[in-house]
Amino acid sequence: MTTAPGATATAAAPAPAPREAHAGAVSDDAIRTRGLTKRFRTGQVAVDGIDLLVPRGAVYGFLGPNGSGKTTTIRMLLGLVAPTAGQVHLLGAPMPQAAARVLPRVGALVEGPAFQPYLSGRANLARLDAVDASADPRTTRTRADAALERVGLGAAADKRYRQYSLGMKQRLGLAAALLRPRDLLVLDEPTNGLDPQGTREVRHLVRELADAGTTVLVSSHLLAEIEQVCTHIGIMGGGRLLLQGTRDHLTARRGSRVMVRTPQADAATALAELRRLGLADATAERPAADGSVTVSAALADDTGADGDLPAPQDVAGALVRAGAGILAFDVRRPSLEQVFVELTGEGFDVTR
Ligand SMILES: Nc1ncnc2c1ncn2[C@@H]1O[C@H](COP(=O)(O)OP(=O)(O)OP(=O)(O)O)[C@@H](O)[C@H]1O
Repeated sequence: MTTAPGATATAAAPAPAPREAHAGAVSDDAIRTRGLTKRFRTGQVAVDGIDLLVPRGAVYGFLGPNGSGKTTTIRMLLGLVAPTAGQVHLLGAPMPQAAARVLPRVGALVEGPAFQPYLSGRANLARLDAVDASADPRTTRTRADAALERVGLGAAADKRYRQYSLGMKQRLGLAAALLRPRDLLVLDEPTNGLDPQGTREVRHLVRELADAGTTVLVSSHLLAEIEQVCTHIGIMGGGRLLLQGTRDHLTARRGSRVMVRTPQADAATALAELRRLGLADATAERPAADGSVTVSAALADDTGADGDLPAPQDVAGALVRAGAGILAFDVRRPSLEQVFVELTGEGFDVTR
């Protein structure tokens, strides 16, 4: 695991470029692809016409089972693999044409050539720093030490890379991506090989970087691991982008149900009111031991479209106005895993 050479600052890179100022929607997005496709020589279509949209400031969870095309997509974003078809814009500029200008502003952690095994973590970072034409060699040590501290490798700075555990190697890759301030970070499976503590630390780091204004795309095949830290989610399956949007939207509507507990005497009123509101599948459960009845209804159809269905707070208001007593009110949201399974009919496993 290491940073992609092309994705970190290189000798070819000029001084940091000003923010791109192109007209149109493209300039507002950190990453935008159109019809991005990769067909390998084996004939396999690893990535199949995807339109990725990562707004600036987002933490975009790029999720999908093993083999779904995440790494291939990321390699195309960074210009490490040539697409068979489609376009990539990074920070508003077309790739690979603008690579020399844009890539110094992009930090990346992707699978790639290894660090030097006989050099220490610090020396490896210094080596990477040295090829960055815009980095002042007098402050290399400070930058390397700050990056090592940031990923919790301060105490292991002088250990040789070959003596690092998998998790430590992963952390060093992250440190390399953080050697200088970035507008965009692309992290491919950053929690690979990390223990639960390390995974928490990566989440914390991602949140910190995002708070400081960096856009982050982070891939994982483990939904639960990064779900909590993301503002946006894209789910890959079989080379296709199955779903994309803000996390809240994806789980707020698709498959969410409003659950209302009413006194038994009010159950019929509540049920009628939910149906009047357009919640056609409203049903009432049997009365509980305490005499209350739970009435529930889906807040979206099974495609996730909410059409003109009311928001939860409007449902509560309408029930009160209709005279139905409310003992408890809840909106059950599905987990992302449930959304994924519902969408694909399969688990989060290797399918090809
Ligand atoms: N160089 C290559 N030549 C041929 N096929 C490849 C090549 N690289 C990847 N593939 C295939 O493309 C598909 C997508 O692989 P990719 O590594 O992009 O998936 P991924 O979602 O990143 O998986 P993981 O979570 O396991 O890293 C897989 O079926 C893989 O076998």
